[in-house]
Amino acid sequence: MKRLNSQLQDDGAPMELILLIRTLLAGCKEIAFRVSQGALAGVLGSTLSENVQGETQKKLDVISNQILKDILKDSGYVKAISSEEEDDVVPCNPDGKYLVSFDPLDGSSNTDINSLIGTIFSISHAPQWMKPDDPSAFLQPGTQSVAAGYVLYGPSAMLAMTTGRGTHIYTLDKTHGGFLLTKANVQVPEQTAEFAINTSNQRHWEEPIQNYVADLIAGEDGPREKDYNMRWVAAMVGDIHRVLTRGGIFLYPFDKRNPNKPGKLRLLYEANPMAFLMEQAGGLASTGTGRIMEVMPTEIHQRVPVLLGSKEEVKACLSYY
Ligand SMILES: O=P(O)(O)OC[C@H]1O[C@](O)(COP(=O)(O)O)[C@@H](O)[C@@H]1O
Ligand SMILES: [Mg+2]
Ligand SMILES: [Mg+2]
Repeated sequence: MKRLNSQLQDDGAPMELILLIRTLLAGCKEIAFRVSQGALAGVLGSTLSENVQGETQKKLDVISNQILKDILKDSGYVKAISSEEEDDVVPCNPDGKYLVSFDPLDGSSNTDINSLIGTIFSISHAPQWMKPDDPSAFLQPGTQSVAAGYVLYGPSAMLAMTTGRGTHIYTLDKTHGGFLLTKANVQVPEQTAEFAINTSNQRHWEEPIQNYVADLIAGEDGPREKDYNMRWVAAMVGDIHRVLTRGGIFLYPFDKRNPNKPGKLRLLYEANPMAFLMEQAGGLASTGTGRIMEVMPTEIHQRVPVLLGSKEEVKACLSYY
């Protein structure tokens, strides 16, 4: 089976980017180990602190963030980091060539029930003019990313990644510690009969999503004239992995509750990397009013509505706007 290194080389990734990705993934392997030790290592449960978004941090949020921060800072390849679990940008090597944004542990509420969780990341070039503690270089659209992906800590630890030449899926071979290519050039089926949305938020959705989901639920008797099934992992990383694997549509739409939080998911380290993976696999990724990857961020923890997955289904959803 092909190793990650040779796939990255075949995709034309520069050596320094390959070394950075390998460093980041060394951190993810460490997280995979800690996750798998679970209660034995005392890593389950919550801390007493909150992150900048007002969410109580799980022990694994803090541990995963620290592992990635330490390994990336030490590597020398990175000028600065932005993380879900860090209020501000974390300065690294002033001569580092790359910026890394990450959600160290996505789906934190799943940690204590031994369900799917993962790490999501995005990498872009660091401008030379940028000071390492300057957040402005992170405020660029997702189209500027040079690589993005996630590691899913599930029954197998799996990596989905793109450097802009297709989306590939790898499986961590724990016998020798390497990620091996198990699905090259993933293609998301264009049609689907599966959707993912947290329906407990229904009363807060905007009208197009109300109408769209009502029509999906109406099934064969409604205007879509087919029955749909629903899935919700409560970890974006798990839901997106399913969509990449067998198609579907994933929605975390605009939410009327708080105008400052138009949706739950964060642009830099959740929406953009997943949009990049999805587009490279032939799917679509939209906010409802435009392409996610073209949104110009105004702050590092900015939230956006997310509608992504199978091309024809996303188009159908957008026709309700
Ligand atoms: O089920 P809910 O509470 O609506 O939210 C689930 C969503 O929240 C998230 O867990 C947010 O990510 P974090 O766990 O990194 O904060 C997404 O992964 C997931 O899609
Ligand atoms: Mg998350
Ligand atoms: Mg998280």
